[in-house]
Amino acid sequence: MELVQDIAALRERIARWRREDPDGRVGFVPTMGYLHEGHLSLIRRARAECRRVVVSVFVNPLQFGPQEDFARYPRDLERDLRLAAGAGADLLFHPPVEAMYPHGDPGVFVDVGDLARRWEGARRPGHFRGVVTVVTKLFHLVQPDRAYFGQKDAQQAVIVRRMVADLNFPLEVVVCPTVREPDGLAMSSRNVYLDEDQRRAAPILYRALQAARRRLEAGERSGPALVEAMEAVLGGQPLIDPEYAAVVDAATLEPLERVEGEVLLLVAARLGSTRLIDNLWLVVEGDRVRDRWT
Ligand SMILES: Nc1ncnc2c1ncn2[C@@H]1O[C@H](COP(=O)(O)OP(=O)(O)OP(=O)(O)O)[C@@H](O)[C@H]1O
Ligand SMILES: CC(C)(CO)[C@@H](O)C(=O)[O-]
Ligand code: BAL
Repeated sequence: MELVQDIAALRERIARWRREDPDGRVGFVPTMGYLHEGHLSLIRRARAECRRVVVSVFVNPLQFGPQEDFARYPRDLERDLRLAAGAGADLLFHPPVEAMYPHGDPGVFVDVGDLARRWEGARRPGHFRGVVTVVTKLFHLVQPDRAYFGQKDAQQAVIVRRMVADLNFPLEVVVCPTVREPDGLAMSSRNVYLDEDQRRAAPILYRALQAARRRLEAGERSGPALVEAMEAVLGGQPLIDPEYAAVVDAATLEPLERVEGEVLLLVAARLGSTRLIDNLWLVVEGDRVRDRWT
């Protein structure tokens, strides 16, 4: 696996791949690094489906608010190189901030409409504008045939898929299921911020989602009743400060009164100064309930 930090060198390498094998698929896994099994599952999936696999590691300042954790976000390039290579990546792109934003903040952004109004977008103003702007830049640089995103950041996946459709990017977005710790906690680079007690409490997010899923499987179709079920679980743990629990349409992200079709169960909570999110992305058809991504 090759480390590339320079934009011109990245373009050159990808152009060469395209010349050598015009029909070979290029797969792309964008990340902020500090890789874990969740990221590696995306890289392995890309490896299985594509001729070439590019992973980017870039902690994008544009998607962090002024009070957020950009400065302390965990970074370990040596480890990332080892793990990405082990999972089958061909190239790791790790540009310096100045290469991506030579003029400081970009003068032109990609903007997100109503899909950014609620949930993560409401708590992190400007976050999704930063995400789609950097993802657009990365898509232009890598020109992948397939890009791999994790279900864990479900609102992000919905927004990127919509951006690709609305702005006619010639690529396919593949959503990969959330990889969890044995106790159910969704893997996240931010889990390293948790102290011992918080780490023990953290799986409650997943337990709240499971409680709602059980109600769904038992026939409950009221959105508010499922939200109540999640809130009841989240509210029972003093170390957890719940931010939202929601049952939404997976295309519009609007809350649902009645649950049917493709739906997202979303939770977000603070543990001390750490924010964690989790979700279930389900298809509800009659009395059947199944996971959307496998
Ligand atoms: N547990 C997971 N399972 C599957 N995919 C994941 C998981 N965690 C992250 N991803 C995906 O990996 C990609 C890169 O995410 P990112 O680098 O932000 O990692 P992260 O662990 O989610 O970090 P953060 O703590 O900032 O949320 C995204 O598409 C994200 O959805
Ligand atoms: C997609 C992404 C790499 C853009 O910076 C980031 O939001 C992430 O890691 O999910
Ligand atoms: N995992 C999504 C990127 C972020 O939280 O900033």
